[in-house]
Amino acid sequence: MTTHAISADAELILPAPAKLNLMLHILGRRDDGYHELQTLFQFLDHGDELGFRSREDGVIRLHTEIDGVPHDSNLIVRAARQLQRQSGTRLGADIWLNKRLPMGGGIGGGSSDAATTLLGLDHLWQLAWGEDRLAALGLGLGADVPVFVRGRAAFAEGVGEKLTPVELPEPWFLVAIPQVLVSTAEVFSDPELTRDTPPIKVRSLLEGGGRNDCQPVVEKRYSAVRNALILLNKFVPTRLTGTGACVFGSFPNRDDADKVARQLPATLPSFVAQGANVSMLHRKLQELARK
Ligand SMILES: C[C@](O)(CO)[C@H](O)COP(=O)(O)OP(=O)(O)OC[C@H]1O[C@@H](n2ccc(N)nc2=O)[C@H](O)[C@@H]1O
Ligand SMILES: Nc1ncnc2c1ncn2[C@@H]1O[C@H](COP(=O)(O)OP(=O)(O)OP(=O)(O)O)[C@@H](O)[C@H]1O
Repeated sequence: MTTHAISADAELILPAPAKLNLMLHILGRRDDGYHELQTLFQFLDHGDELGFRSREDGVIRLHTEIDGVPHDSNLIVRAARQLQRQSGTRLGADIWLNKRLPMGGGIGGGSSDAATTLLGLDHLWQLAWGEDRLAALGLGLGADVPVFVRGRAAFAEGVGEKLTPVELPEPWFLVAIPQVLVSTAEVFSDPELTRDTPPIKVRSLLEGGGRNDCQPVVEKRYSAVRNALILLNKFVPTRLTGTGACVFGSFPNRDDADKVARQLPATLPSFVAQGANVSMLHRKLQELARK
């Protein structure tokens, strides 16, 4: 993966935080192949960073390459072009990316980059579209984009777009990154996937409980994920986020999480970050609004 610093030409620098799915139940499959879910999203104070500069000539240009993702397929470019087209603005943008989040990790890197692009350009192009329209546009880019646009920890239903904000404890998380790319589409098309978990009420979830219905399928298909779960479970109850590959456990403080991180082998990279009910993107935007 190529990582570039953000150019000093950027007018606006914003974070694109990771998320965790603290649980994920699959209730059924819709006619279009997408799955009805119940999931609990919380943000992490760790993520990518994007820099933006407005252009008068209407060109959208992402200056950072991501290995394996062509410029025009990057969710950042797709988000920027859709907002440009739908808003009718004549402005374009130069965009820089500091990529820290693993791709295909189940911590939402691509979706978060897209949401930060929508909110960043809405601000820079002075569109005043607001979160409702940006979230609706974002849903067309990926099921996880709306929660990043809203920036509030949430219980999500539907395909992830029906969001009920929730207040959760904000522990420290150790997130381990098995070195394998998990295909979300493959996991959702596995015949062995549990697709009939009964719906539960958000209240019973907040009292604890829940699981990740994708975990058995991912553990079976990807030995690197299976091994990471076995290893981490020796220290802390560990679960898969989204469709993986990342797995996580929670701790009351940073020191305890760091101690376990230091005991992991070099073949299993990890990071430690605090959970957040308001995403760092939204905290930064609130700060800008106060200036
Ligand atoms: C599993 C989660 O990470 C939970 O947060 C997300 O729902 C996945 O979100 P995402 O990566 O943005 O997924 P998308 O790019 O929208 O979909 C990737 C593929 O996953 C499958 N998919 C995704 C979401 C969903 N609710 N049902 C599905 O069946 C579809 O086959 C789809 O083609
Ligand atoms: N800006 C981007 N950052 C990361 N991936 C991108 C980006 N743009 C397009 N992609 C593509 O999207 C795929 C999924 O990336 P992403 O990092 O969002 O996965 P993920 O963490 O599994 O997401 P989720 O938790 O939403 O399932 C990548 O493998 C890549 O091909």
